[in-house]
Amino acid sequence: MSDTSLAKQHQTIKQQLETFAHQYYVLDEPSVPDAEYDRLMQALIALEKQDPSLRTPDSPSQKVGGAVLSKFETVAHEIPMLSLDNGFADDDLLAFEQRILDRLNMTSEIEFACEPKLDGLAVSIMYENGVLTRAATRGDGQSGENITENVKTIANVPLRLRGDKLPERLEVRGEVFMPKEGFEALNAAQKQKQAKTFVNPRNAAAGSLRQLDSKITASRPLRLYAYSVGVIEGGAIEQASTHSERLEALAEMGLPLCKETDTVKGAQACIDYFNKIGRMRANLSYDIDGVVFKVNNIELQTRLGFVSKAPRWALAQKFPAQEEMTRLMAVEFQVGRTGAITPVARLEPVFVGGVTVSNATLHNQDEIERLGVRVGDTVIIRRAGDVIPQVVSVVLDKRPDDAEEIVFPSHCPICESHVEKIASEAVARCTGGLVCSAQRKEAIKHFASRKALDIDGLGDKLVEQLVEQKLIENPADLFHLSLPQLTSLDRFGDKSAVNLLRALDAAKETTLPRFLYALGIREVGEATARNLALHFLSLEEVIKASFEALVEVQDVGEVVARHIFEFMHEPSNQSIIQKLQEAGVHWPVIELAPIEQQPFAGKTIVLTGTLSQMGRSEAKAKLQELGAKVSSSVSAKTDLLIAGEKAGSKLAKASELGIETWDEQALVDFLASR
Ligand SMILES: NC(=O)c1ccc[n+]([C@@H]2O[C@H](COP(=O)([O-])OP(=O)(O)OC[C@H]3O[C@@H](n4cnc5c(N)ncnc54)[C@H](O)[C@@H]3O)[C@@H](O)[C@H]2O)c1
Ligand SMILES: [Zn+2]
Repeated sequence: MSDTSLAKQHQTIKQQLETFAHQYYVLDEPSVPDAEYDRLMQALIALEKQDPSLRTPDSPSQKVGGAVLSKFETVAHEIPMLSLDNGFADDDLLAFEQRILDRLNMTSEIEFACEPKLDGLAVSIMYENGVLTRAATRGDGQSGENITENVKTIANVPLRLRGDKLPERLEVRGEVFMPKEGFEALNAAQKQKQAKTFVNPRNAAAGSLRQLDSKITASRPLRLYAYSVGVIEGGAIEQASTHSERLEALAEMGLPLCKETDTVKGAQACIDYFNKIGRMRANLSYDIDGVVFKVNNIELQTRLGFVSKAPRWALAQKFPAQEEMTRLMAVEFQVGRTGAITPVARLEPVFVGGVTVSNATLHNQDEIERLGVRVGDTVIIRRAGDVIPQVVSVVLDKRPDDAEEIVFPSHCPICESHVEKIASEAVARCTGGLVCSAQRKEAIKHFASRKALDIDGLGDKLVEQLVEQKLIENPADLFHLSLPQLTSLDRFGDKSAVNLLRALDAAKETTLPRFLYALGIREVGEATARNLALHFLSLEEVIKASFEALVEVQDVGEVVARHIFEFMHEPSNQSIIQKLQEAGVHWPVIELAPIEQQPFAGKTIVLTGTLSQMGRSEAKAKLQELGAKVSSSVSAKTDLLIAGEKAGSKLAKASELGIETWDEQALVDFLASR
């Protein structure tokens, strides 16, 4: 390659690295994964090896990444805060040890301190006579930002050191990071508030620490692990001859250290340690992106010294990336067992987190909007441990002109029933509960269950078998099963078949509440089904009911009303309901006693405590049949409280308000007297 084309390439990569570094260190908002940044950096270093004249002092390979924001006061570091050389393969570690041995003219094994490489940001904390006086970010290595007030808010940072022989001045260096659990909680809270979420724990930590308002920092779950020292003047720590002794001295003074550190001899033991931490990685409470190996002996460290931006005595060995870039080729919509429609990203296969990933969930429409993602986009995929791969962000710079908006389907991709999306719920659902093959098995199991049509002998396993053998597609088909069809099933004898047909016949005679419950309308449980039946008295009226009329029904809120309305207005469901009636499913007409025979007409009754002679829902139903409105909380509008065993605050409130109260026996006697 000619010199000019090398220089051109170098220039291009350099500019890219500078842009990415600015986004990462200054804005705390990286646009590409670390792996991409690391690859570019390695490419830059390779070019500089070919032509050393390209290795100018302003090359990214020679500078500590980062900058000092002018919104903070600047702090000059007395001892520069450097970066670390990176290694990616076992050979890099072996070469690292060899370089050290050569330079020191030694042959014996070197002792290394081994430390997980925490994925947060470096801080310098100055203690003067044991008191925390100043804290700063690494910045460009020469000077950083004064973040004293923010660091003081971190829960495990001591404001005063412990012990008696304290140094006059001690600069502690360490990593501020956000534990995984805190990160998940913070992002969940941010989502709830519709505020910006963070791409990963490192960004969350950086964004939280570099706040002008330290109250915000205080509210974030940050932690510190100390991992080295800068300035040391006086104190017992001054006598330490190894890095690990220094860390022990820090711990004695009350500084928090990472528990998983170790010291080992020789590069092979380092490789073993690296593999061990790699296996632990997913289960650690904090994010790491590698292991840092440091020559343990301080005198040897001093003899080895530094290159432009990193010490010769340390190496950061990186783990395979957990974040990678790839292209979103298409979005497919999957229908779950309950009708939930989930968008799934089809990706150009990419190796991330130790496996090849070609699908990732996009969760729901809100998530698609939050990401602003389109088909054709380059996206960042994160796969940490066994957690399912996530799309964490879009690389907008790489969006092609023909990127297509993702359109959520208005109809179910499986059964073509219309899709329901309630504003208060994130999930969109297929409304074809009775016809959708994705929901078929669950719908029929529910239909046959004890509190629904109670079809004796039709258990979950049998439903699955019948559906898989294509003998039934929906609940109505159950009533057309024949003896030969049933006996053709595996391990299903004549006797069982006859019994099942008998049970099906018996189940045709049901009640309206059971039938409504059996339809499996979302969030319509037994109680709601009963309320619907008592309110409308006939199935036709429920089907015809407007949304407003549904909200009138006791205990039916807007969400449930919406579910019922959407279900009843889906033609495919109506057709199954009709088929069920044609097959002979029927119920007695509900006759409410005339109003003058409804002793509780217009009365509001509250049930509380444990009832021993009847279930709560049974009692409620009986009261409703007698005209009562059954409410769940006691107020001035309550006419009667029925208190079972262990009635608590509601009973107290009722007596305070002077509300008439019955015990369970009084209710039982009253019902018996009618
Ligand atoms: N995605 C992007 O656009 C982008 C841009 C710039 C940099 N980066 C990433 O940043 C990293 C390189 O930058 P860097 O110089 O900040 O870090 P580095 O990888 O050179 O390592 C030095 C840093 O490691 C940290 N560290 C964690 N545990 C440590 C320990 N036990 N001992 C000593 N140091 C420890 C400290 O913060 C220290 O400053 C790379 O991972 C790179 O991919 C990404
Ligand atoms: Zn469907």
